[in-house]
Amino acid sequence: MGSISRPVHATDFAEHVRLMSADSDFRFSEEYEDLKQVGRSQTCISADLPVNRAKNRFTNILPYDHSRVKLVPVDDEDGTDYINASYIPGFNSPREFIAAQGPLPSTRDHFWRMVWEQQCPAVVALTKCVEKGRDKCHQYWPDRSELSLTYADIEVTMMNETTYDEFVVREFRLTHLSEAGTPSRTVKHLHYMSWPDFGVPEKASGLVHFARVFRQKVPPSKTCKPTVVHCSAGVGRSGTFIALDRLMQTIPTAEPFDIFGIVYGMRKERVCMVQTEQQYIFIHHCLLYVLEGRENDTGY
Ligand SMILES: CNC(=O)[C@H](Cc1ccc(NS(=O)(=O)O)cc1)NC(=O)[C@H](Cc1ccc(O)cc1)NC(=O)OC(C)(C)C
Repeated sequence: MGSISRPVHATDFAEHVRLMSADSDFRFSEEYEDLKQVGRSQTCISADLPVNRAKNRFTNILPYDHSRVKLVPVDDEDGTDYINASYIPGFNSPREFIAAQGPLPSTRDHFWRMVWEQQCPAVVALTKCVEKGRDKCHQYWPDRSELSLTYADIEVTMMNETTYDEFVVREFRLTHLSEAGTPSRTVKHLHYMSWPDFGVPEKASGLVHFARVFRQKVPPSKTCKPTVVHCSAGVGRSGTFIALDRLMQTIPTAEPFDIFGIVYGMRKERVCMVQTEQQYIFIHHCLLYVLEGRENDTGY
């Protein structure tokens, strides 16, 4: 098993990736295997309560009790504080992100309650709602045509929507209909559409560009309010994106890159973060892409 930190300096990173990839990714496979049991002894008692079972999209992806996001309970009723979502550390704070499953029709209102109660500045969506005929995420936001919908007393209005090659950026205005006098809020929605479930995007450049646009639109928040990142289960693609954001912010610091340690730390908070070995290797390829382009690039 070895240490929980395996740092690699930028000057050694390309050679490190070459060595790990040799013999059909033999050392990548060994390192990824060392992450298998991390966090797995922790409890998921709330997620397993009968009242909460239908709120989980998958039976094997449940939030740990110690890191789950708690909704403000309603009338002290059992289960009303539950959502399948976990706090995840980022470069800037220990709870910089909330990794969440893609809302179900029955949990869409809980999702918006979480965004409002946690004062989230943004939501990053990494899955299409339907992929290969399978439901991956319920559409929890108003289409352009409807412009405004109300979920759990929160009116969500689409203010604008810009479509790029591989992603869409939307801006929603949230107004709490039963908190008179509370100002409306703006929540940015960044929706990446080119990431197949259990896989990786075709090229590193597409996701790196998306990660850069994310940070342009959602700079590290001084108030440390968490950004929601979701896919379908909120572990594979979500974990990969969060790891990449953290690494891209590490580059200007000249600190070493500790991809093993980052994924180790995420898995202490949520199961299966970076769900496949291919995703784990892809994080390395994205970082290589950024480092190779750095000489003619500013920032990260
Ligand atoms: C390999 N697939 C899974 O583990 C998915 C959960 C999941 C995880 C990650 C992702 N990718 S994502 O995080 O990037 O969205 C999608 C779905 N789980 C299911 O489909 C599980 C079955 C399962 C698979 C693997 C396992 O080890 C244990 C149980 N099925 C399941 O939950 O069935 C329902 C939906 C009818 C309740």
